[in-house]
Amino acid sequence: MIGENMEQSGHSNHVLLLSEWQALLHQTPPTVHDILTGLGDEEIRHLVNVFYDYMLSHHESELFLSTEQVSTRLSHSMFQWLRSVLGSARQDLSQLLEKQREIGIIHARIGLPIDLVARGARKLKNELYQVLQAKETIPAALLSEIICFSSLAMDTAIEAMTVSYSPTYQNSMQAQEQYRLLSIYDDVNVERERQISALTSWENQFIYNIATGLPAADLIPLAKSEFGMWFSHKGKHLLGNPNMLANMDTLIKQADEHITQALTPALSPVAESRMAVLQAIRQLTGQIHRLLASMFDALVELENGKDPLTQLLNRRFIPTIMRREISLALNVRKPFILAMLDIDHFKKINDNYGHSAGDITLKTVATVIYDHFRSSDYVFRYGGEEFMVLLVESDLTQAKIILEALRQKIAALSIEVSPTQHFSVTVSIGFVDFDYHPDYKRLIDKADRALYAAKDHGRNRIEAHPR
Ligand SMILES: Nc1nc2c(ncn2[C@@H]2O[C@H](COP(=O)(O)OP(=O)(O)OP(=O)(O)O)[C@@H](O)[C@H]2O)c(=O)[nH]1
Repeated sequence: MIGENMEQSGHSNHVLLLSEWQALLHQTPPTVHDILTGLGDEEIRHLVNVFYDYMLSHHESELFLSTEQVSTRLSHSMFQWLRSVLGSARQDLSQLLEKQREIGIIHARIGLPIDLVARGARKLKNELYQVLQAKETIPAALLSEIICFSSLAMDTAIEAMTVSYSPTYQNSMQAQEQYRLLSIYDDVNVERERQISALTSWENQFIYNIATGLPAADLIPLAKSEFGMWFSHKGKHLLGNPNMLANMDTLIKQADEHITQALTPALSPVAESRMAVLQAIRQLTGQIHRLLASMFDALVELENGKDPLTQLLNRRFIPTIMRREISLALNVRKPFILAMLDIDHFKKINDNYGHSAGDITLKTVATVIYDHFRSSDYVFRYGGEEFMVLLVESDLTQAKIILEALRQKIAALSIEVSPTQHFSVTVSIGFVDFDYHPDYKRLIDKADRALYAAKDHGRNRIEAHPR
């Protein structure tokens, strides 16, 4: 549903930007387009160079633009971007806007802060104006038309990037936040038991006080109890469902209102009213217990970072972890290795031995993979029978030895799916070393291509992506 809404709003944004860009083209005299499309390669290259020199002089943007990348791919992309936006009168506008959307998605994926995009655009515009002003043959009125058009065209392109950036960025930030919280609460079940027991002990104390006629003033409101304090400071951030959170707030408030009543001197000595309060609180705490259980269940099911079958990391966390490792690798200039593993002919296992035998195979292979790597490496379940491993601070020579050893270890396994049935499996592995490009998706695609080469070359083998 959310996805659908996002798609709809993406579509209406596209329509709006398309019509406004078309209107801008029509209202601009053709000479403006002639001059802008006629800018020489040298002039565009000059703009690209000024832009990158400026961006590289800031530490925060330097991380995204390592020098090797700039000199090769990214400068080329920026060159194309300027040509296409300034020359938009000669372009397919719908395709051009689609391209901006893709750029926005890449920016979000690599975690490029949006203010850096705006800063870069400002620098580019400023330099472009100077290049144009230096052309003495352009009359002042025409110059102002050119500046106006190029500025609005760039703004429209950047707006189109930002539209796609926002939802993508929000999604990845949400996963990042969940991951951070999960690493604080590495054992959600322990936290669950602790809070159930905190709530129960508050309830017991309350019943004891009421039943033994102790002064009502000794009662601690639920909101101020250990459970209440935990809920308002930590639980609310950990247990993210807004409806459930609001329900919990209401129940705690209702419980405390009953306690305030019990504290009223006119009511507290009367045994009947004390019993009424006791019943009301018991009923409310019953509801709080049930709600707390559902909140923790939802957390375990939906927000657990682990894949339920294999206990490996869920692929949802790939963007967060890849971004972090890329930033570390760029800082320390040490590459990492990305490997994709796929069980060969896995479908046959399901077909010959049944789906639960397939599940046992997946679990067994996942455990072997997990145990094979260092605790600093990351092992994800990438898809059905596909796994992804990130070996931190490793190079191709080391990876080759480690991955070959893993291949052999898996091929030597005897997988027992019943006392009478056992068989062996093999895996194909593709791997690649980090190429200092900030977009992790490119790296995953390369590792995937290497995996398919390993499959093509006969399976049960490892294959590095060619440099
Ligand atoms: N038992 C089980 N099977 C799964 C699971 N996830 C995916 N699969 C199955 O994995 C099979 C994957 O088959 P394919 O993609 O054709 O690949 P393959 O048979 O391994 O062949 P190659 O990869 O080409 O060597 C499909 O039949 C899926 O139904 C799962 O969690 N449990």
